[in-house]
Amino acid sequence: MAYSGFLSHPLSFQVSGVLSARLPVTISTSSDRNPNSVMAVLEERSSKHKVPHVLTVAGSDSGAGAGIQADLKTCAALGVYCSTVITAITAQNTVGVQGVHPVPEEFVAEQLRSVLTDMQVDVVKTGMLPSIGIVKTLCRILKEFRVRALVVDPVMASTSGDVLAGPSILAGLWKELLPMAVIVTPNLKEASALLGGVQLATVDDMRSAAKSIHDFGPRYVLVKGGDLPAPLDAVDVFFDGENFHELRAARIKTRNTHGTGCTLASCIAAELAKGSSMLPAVQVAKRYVETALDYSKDIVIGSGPQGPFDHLFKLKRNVCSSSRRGFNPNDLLLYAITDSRMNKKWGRSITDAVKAAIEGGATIIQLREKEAETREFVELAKACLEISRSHGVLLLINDRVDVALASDADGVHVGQSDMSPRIARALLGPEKIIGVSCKTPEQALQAWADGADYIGCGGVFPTSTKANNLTVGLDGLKTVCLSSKLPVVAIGGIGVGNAGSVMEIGVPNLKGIAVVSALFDRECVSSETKKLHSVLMDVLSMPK
Ligand SMILES: Cc1ncc(COP(=O)(O)OP(=O)(O)O)c(N)n1
Ligand SMILES: Cc1nc(C(=O)O)sc1CCOP(=O)(O)O
Ligand SMILES: [Mg+2]
Repeated sequence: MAYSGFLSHPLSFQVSGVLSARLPVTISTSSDRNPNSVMAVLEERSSKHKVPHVLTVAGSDSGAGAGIQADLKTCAALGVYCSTVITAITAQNTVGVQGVHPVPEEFVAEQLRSVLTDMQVDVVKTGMLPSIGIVKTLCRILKEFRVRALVVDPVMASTSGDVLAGPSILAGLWKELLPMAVIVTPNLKEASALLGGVQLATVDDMRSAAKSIHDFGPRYVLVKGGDLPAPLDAVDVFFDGENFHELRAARIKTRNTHGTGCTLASCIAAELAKGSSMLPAVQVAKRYVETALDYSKDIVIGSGPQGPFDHLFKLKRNVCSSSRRGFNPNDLLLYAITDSRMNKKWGRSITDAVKAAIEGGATIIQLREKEAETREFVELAKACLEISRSHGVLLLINDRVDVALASDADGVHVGQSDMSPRIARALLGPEKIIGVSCKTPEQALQAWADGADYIGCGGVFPTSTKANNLTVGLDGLKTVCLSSKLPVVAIGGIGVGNAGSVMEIGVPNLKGIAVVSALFDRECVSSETKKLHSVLMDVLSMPK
């Protein structure tokens, strides 16, 4: 690890902090199969995944923009486990801080011991430490457990200016906490307080402050310049004891900046926990905060002057939630799949083709644009989603999980040689729809195990739309349907003339037909869709 100078070897941490405190054991050889032995526990752990772990020691913010809540969200966003020791409960919102209720020192100590005796913490990050007693308690326990790295955000006041920790904690920071820290991350006001009230108004002042704070003992110092006079870029000064780095970023105009300090520090801690060295960790943290602020600049939470931002880049997806809906297997009834070559041949845009198919009765759309460049595909997907959502019709992307993510489409359809549905699911999350092409019962079983929402089965009949496509026939379709619990849509060579015979094979999980040329290699998409829709309606109305 590049944050040298910090305290101990990971194994000594494991033995002193984790095992000796919990297990009444003696050191034994690896052949000892006693499941409680040190070696057995260590062996079992090494065969599992040790996840990076940050312990945050900070205050709770009821408005959830800062403090413990910001730390949890940041670590979750960065793929790091976060445990929490709460030092104070604050009643807080976007207007300000209405109340502070410090947690008794002994109970802070109890929380610290609970976590540190049981869990393998990589990095401890501190935020609001409301009393000198809590600072001292923390330092004492950290020394006992010898954690690998300590990130100190010397929180004194909230974004609204309300005091969260008074000057009485300064002696504890100077003498005990900062000497143990791998990095300390004050803003201008906090840096000034740490230095006894000196004025800090320029980047040169920040450099001098970083140097003076470094003398208290932390390995690195980051003085944050977000409060510099407005026309200047947001400049942070990073000092490693020898060299300065100025980290610049454009200012983002937004009221939603509550919790940026906590987030930056917990992001640094998370990156260190993953094994990063210090300067890259700070750079990632700055980029993370900037990107989150930019993404969240227009969101509205609370009525006060300082709103929270979105650490997980998800909240805006639900702003127009009325036009979104979940998947229903009956959506597969008339599945229209676009083809840019065909639409070009007939002189229409893909958006017009999608509009016409939906007008004609298509119940779900797939954009299958094999020749589109990525940027063009994302823009096309966004335009088509506006149309499909305004009609309550779901729209999926063929093959391209990146395009589905970027456009926030309703899901993807993947084939046997595309990205695995399991990976697609991990990337897209639980609410998106994933369809998988299957020609055999084995593939259908795998699709179910991989968490697919439906199966596309074909080619039922020969087709010239997809080159070298193996035909499975109606029997192959029936075999796949019977082998799976998933809803199935039939594909390949299907049109007005044979759609009835497909739907009549008599299996309940065959929910519809997917078509390309029967809709899009025709002069009028909407009337062809209507014809096919009426064939399907006739089949559905027949007695079973
Ligand atoms: C509904 C539906 N079923 C099957 C396919 C074919 O997918 P795949 O095998 O990946 O082939 P390409 O479409 O990518 O050529 C599909 N697209 N949709
Ligand atoms: C895209 C696709 N996949 C198939 C499969 O068998 O998985 S057949 C096919 C093409 C379907 O086009 P048309 O409706 O014009 O026959
Ligand atoms: Mg494919």
